[in-house]
Parts: sequence; C-alpha cells; structure tokens
Amino acid sequence: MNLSDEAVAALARAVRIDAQEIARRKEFLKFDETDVSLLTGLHARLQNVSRRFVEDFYAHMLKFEETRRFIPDAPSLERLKRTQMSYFDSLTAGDYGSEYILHRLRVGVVHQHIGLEPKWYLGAYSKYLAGLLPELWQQLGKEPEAFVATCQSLIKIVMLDMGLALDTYMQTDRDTILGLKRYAEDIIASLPAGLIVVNDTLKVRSVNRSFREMFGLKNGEDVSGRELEDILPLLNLHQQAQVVLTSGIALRGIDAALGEKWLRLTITGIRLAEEEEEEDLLVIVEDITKLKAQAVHIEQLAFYDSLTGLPNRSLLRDRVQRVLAHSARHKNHGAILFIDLDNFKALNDTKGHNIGDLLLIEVAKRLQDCVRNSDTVARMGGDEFVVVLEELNEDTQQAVAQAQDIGETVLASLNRPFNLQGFEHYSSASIGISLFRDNEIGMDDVFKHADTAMYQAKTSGRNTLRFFDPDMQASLEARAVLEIDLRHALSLQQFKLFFQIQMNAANQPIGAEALLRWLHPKRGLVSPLDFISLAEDTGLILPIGQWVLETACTQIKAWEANPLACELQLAVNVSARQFHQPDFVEQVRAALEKTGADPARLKLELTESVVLNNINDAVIKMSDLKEVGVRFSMDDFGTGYSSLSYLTQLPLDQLKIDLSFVYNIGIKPTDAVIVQTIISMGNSLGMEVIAEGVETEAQRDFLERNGCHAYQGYLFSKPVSIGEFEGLIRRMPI
Ligand SMILES: Nc1nc2c(ncn2[C@@H]2O[C@H](COP(=O)(O)O[C@H]3[C@@H](O)[C@H](n4cnc5c(=O)[nH]c(N)nc54)O[C@@H]3COP(=O)(O)O)[C@@H](O)[C@H]2O)c(=O)[nH]1
Repeated sequence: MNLSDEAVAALARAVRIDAQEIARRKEFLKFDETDVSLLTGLHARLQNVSRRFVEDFYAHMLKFEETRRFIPDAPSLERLKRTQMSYFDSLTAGDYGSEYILHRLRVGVVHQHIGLEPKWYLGAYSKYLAGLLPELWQQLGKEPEAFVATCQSLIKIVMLDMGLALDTYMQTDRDTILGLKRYAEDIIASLPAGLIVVNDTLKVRSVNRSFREMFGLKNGEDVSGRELEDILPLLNLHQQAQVVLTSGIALRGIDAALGEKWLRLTITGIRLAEEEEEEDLLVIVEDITKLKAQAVHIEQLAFYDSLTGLPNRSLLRDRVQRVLAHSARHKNHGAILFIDLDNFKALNDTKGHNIGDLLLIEVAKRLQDCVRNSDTVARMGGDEFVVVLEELNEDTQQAVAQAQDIGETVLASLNRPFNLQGFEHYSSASIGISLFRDNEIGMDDVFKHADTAMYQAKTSGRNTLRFFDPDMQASLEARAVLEIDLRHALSLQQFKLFFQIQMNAANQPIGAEALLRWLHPKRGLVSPLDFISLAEDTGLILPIGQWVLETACTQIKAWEANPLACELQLAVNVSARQFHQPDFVEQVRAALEKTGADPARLKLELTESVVLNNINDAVIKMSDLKEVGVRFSMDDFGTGYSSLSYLTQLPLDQLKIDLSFVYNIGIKPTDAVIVQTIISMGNSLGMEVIAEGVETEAQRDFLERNGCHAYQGYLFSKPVSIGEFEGLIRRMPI
C-alpha cells in the first residue's frame, strides 16, 4: 500500500500525536536517555542474531492460517523479512524522534488496511520479546541489574510502539465509521421523503433536508426541541404518535391534508441501540399531492365522461346496482330514464362537432337541475343520457306519477332554447322510463326496458316520454333474433329474387321489377318489409344489395337468349346505404361486366330520400352510370318532396307513381289529382311514368286516360319466382 507522507502526517494530526504528545507518553512510560543508551547498547549485541530472529519469526507466522495469507509467495516472504529486520532493527537503534514515530504510524495504518487484526500484531511483538529475552539473558545474565534495566527499556519502547499502532487502528476505524456515517447522512438528506426524529415527549431531535424543503424551513433554522405538532400541524398526529410510543407498533400509510398538500405519514419507533430503553419516533412524511391529483384524474377518466363531467357508463352501472339494492331493502321504487336527444346528428352535421359538444354540455347541466342531489345523471355516450331516480314511492301508481313528473320537467327544460355560441338552437328529447322495485328484475333488464321505452318514444314522434311496454320489448327481441338469422342468410343461400311484371297500355310485357324474398327455414317466406330496414340498420344491406344486383344482371344476361324476354327491362331497388357508398358506380359497372348483361336492360329504382340526401353526389353517380347505359326510375314518387326543381336536375328516365295514390283512385279525389299531376309532370319533363299497385281495371283505365301507359300490380301478376314469371310471359298474347 502506498501511503504518502502527507497522509501519515494527517493521521498523526488526527490522533493528535505531535512532539509534545510523544514527550508526554515517554514521560509516562519513564522512557529517558538511560533507556535510549541501554537500547543502543542492546542494538550492538543483537546484530548477529537479528537474522535468526526474523527467520524464526516468519517460520512461526507461516504456521497460522490468518497470518499465512499475508505471505502469498517466496519473493513476498523475502521482502517481508527484510522489512521486519529493519523494523526490529530500528526498535533498538536509539533514534526515537519524529521519523521513528511517523514510521510506526505508517506501519500501523498499513497493517490495519491489509486487514491484520491487532491480536496478530501484538502476538508478533510477544514473539519478538519472548525470543529476545533468552538471548539477552545469555549476554547479560551475569549482570542482573543491566539485564533488568535493558528488559525494562525494551518493554517501554515496545509499549510506545504498541500505543502508536493501536492509535492508528482506532483512528482508521473511526475514519471508516465517520465515512459511512456521512454516506448514510447524504442518503437520508437526499431521500425524497421528509424525516423527523422526535424523542419520547414528541420534541423534535432532527429533520432532514427534504423535510426542510417540503415545508420551507431555512437551512440554518434550528428546529430541535420544538413540538412535533408545531412543525407538522396535523390533526390527530399527536395521538397517533402516542399510539406508536405505547404500542410499539408502527403506523403506516396515514394520508392527511395540510393546506394544499396531501401527505402520507409513517410513524415508527427507533432506538439508537437495541438494548436502549428510550425510544425515539421516526416520522416519515411523503408529499403525495401529485399522486392524489393523479388518482383523482384517473378516477375521473375511468368513471366520468370527459366532455360533461357526468358519471359515465361504468359508474352508472355501479350506482344503479346500489339503487337496486336500496330499493330491495326499503321496498320503494326507483326509475331509470333513458334520454336521447332528437335530431342531434343533424345539428352535429350542419353546425359541426364543437357546437354539438356545447349542446351536450348544456343538456348535462339542465338535466342536473331537474333532479335531486341524491339522483344520478349520467352520460352513456353520444347524445344518450340516463337519469337514475332513487326512493320513489312504494305505491306503483304514485311512483309512476313521480317519474313522469320528472320526465316532463326534463322534456320542458330541454325544449327551452339553447344559446350555442350565439346561435339559438331548439332541441327536444325522447325519454324511455323503466320503473323497478325490490330487485324484481336485474340491472341489465332495467336498462333494456328503458331503452325499449325510449325507442317507443322515438317512434311515437319524439319530444315525448314513454314507460316500458312489454309488447314493444317482445318485438325488439324478435328483431334481435331475426338479425342473427339475417347475418347467415346470404351464405346459406336463403335469398331469392321474385319478379313482378310491368305492362304497357297494349297489354304487352315491357319489363319486371326484381323483388327480394327470404326463404327462412323456419319462418317460411319473409317479406322484405320485415327485414330490409333491419338490413339497412345493420349494414347487411350492402352485401345483400350487391347480391341482388349481380343476380338481376345474371338474369338479364340469361334473358338475352329468350326471345320473349330479351327486350324486357329489369328494375332493381337500390337502398340509401348502398347508393351512398363511394364506389357504388364501380360496383354496378363491375356487376355488369362480370355477368355480361346489357346495361340498357338494367333500371335502378331510387327513392326521393336517397337522392335528396346529397343531390350533387346523386347527379354525379347517376350521370356516370347513364353514360354506360343504365336507366333510372324514381320509386314511390309523390310520397316525398316531389319538387320540379330537383326533378329537372336528376338524369331520370322514369317516375313511378306510389301505390298508395293508385289505391285511392276512385276513393280519394285528391289522390286522383295527385296521380294526374305526376303524370303530366313526367310527360312534360320527357320521362316515362309507370304506376305501381294497379289492382283493378278501373285504376288502369284511369291511368291510361290520364296519359300513364305503363303499369305494375296484382292486376297483372303478383311478384313470382323466375319459373312462374317465364311461364307468365310465355302465356301472354304476342
Ligand atoms: N333495397 C331493396 N329493397 C327491396 C328489395 N326488394 C324489395 N324491396 C323493398 O321492400 C319493400 C317491400 O317489397 P315487397 O314486399 O316486394 O312489395 C313490393 C310489391 O310486392 C308490392 N306490390 C306490387 N304490386 C302491388 C299491388 O298491386 N298491391 C299491393 N298491395 N302491393 C303491390 O309493392 C312493393 C313494390 O315495391 P317498390 O316498387 O320498390 O316500391 C318495398 O319497398 C321494396 O322496394 C331489394 O332487393 N332491395
């Protein structure tokens, strides 16, 4: 080990060894010039024996495991022997000044550092003295006084040496301990938690740096001796600390608010040493303000709607569960109101989502104003809100009246105009109410009932409320079952196209309308009236519509080989969802190409609502397809807007008078007038006019007399299978 002179000098200073101290030690040992001269005399006598001494000494050292490990190899042994000889040599050399002292300190430090414990150090001295005494006796045995005096001098100088060695051992141990202490203090000071140590009367002993920073204490500000509650004024802290002192059990995770801060405390007993009677308390103070804020934020995200701040679906379910249990315990009623804003989508589409959001926020506020604090207002998503009413009357009639009252208050409140960034908006809602009591039905059914009732309110014209009606529920459930079957109908090839003939005034077939039929394995023939709207709602109309189109085109192609059918036009119904697909034109073209059908034989039937939704888009799509040769008919004409202005924009070939007007010919004069108007409108725009639902000769005659020369209806044939249809045209006079 390389130890600089400065380090040794520093050590000497640390153990306070200077000339004065050495003089004092020598004085105490009664070590004087006589000793020096006796040792010097001995020095001369030992010259011949010191080599033997050292050999003997190391032979002894090598016998012990603990000392042997410091002598790794032969060269080290030789080096150590030389050092040892010089060490013992200097012991009697007579120079005991500062050089000698520093040398002894250096040797002490080196031994301490290599881990040689003092007992081996002392043993070495003992070995040396024990070996030396017989030698000395041999030389001075005849002069007992000189022998004793020399022995005494030898003991004194060895003790002086040993004192120095022990000093270095203790000092280096002390340095190590202080180093560790400083290290531990640095760690404690830099802990993010504040630490307070108090004595058993709850007076502060010390605080760490973090605590000072946490509570803005100045660095030099002495807090020792102050009351714990004085530096940490928390309710109950005193009692909690006393509990720890008396029970000896630590308290952990105590959350407490202090002003704006949230703190988490751990109070635990500590003793300086295990056997100490007196116990101090360590109070660990963590600042969890951010943690709390995050927890609140996370809870807010998990359980509250971010737009309105209302409870979301998860929290709502929780509340409803609670209200159901409460109702079961107290035998009173509760109610759920499903509130769906009417025409919200239109506002969103026309004014943008920002305005839509503003309306939702305002609605949330108004709903909260309509109910008691104990009731819950939640947002399910979109424009759907739910109100949960608790503790309604035990009597069902009374409870219905209470729920109705609140429902009407909500309707009235939502009918008041909303000011949305300066824009005045009138809104309304459809409300479905489901009453419950005594856990008679589970939560999911309560929700389902309210939803059904809300749907009923919607279908009853909106801006109204409805209580749950079991019949309505049954029909919705049937629809759900139908939907499951509908999803598989295409792959199971359960669809068929029926064909209804279209005739001219000369009683000749001019075309047909392809009408979809679902041959359900259990229900039999299902009318499109029962599944087309469901297919629209679920999006299934897209693959179904595609199938209809391709099957119709295949039929057109097949008719090319049939002289009776090769000139027929086949009309195909196109649903709104189908038409609004961006690639609708491509789909029609692809079906024509795939089947090789003549586009001029294909007539697409659109309704007014389909084209008027986006008239520009409709014009583009229709024009693209007309370029290919496809023709267009306006289905159900007369039931919608039927305005001249849009009729002139659309590249239509035909108007199809709705069967409701045809039915009323001869019954309702106004409808007969409408029929006449449609015919003259179509004729003046150069469009064909066809009437559907023609059931009687009288209707047909009226139509013909008024300029309509194409007809479709039961008078000629109901929609029939392809086999029957081809049989039908075969039987017709040419
Ligand atoms: N998107 C699609 N819609 C389709 C398709 N196939 C049919 N539909 C639409 O379903 C609705 C009901 O159709 P359907 O039950 O086939 O009724 C048609 C005729 O059977 C019926 N009709 C015809 N003549 C008479 C009559 O003299 N009296 C009488 N009471 N009913 C008659 O009218 C319906 C004709 O429908 P349309 O010409 O389309 O208005 C119906 O809305 C169909 O459009 C399809 O493949 N895709």
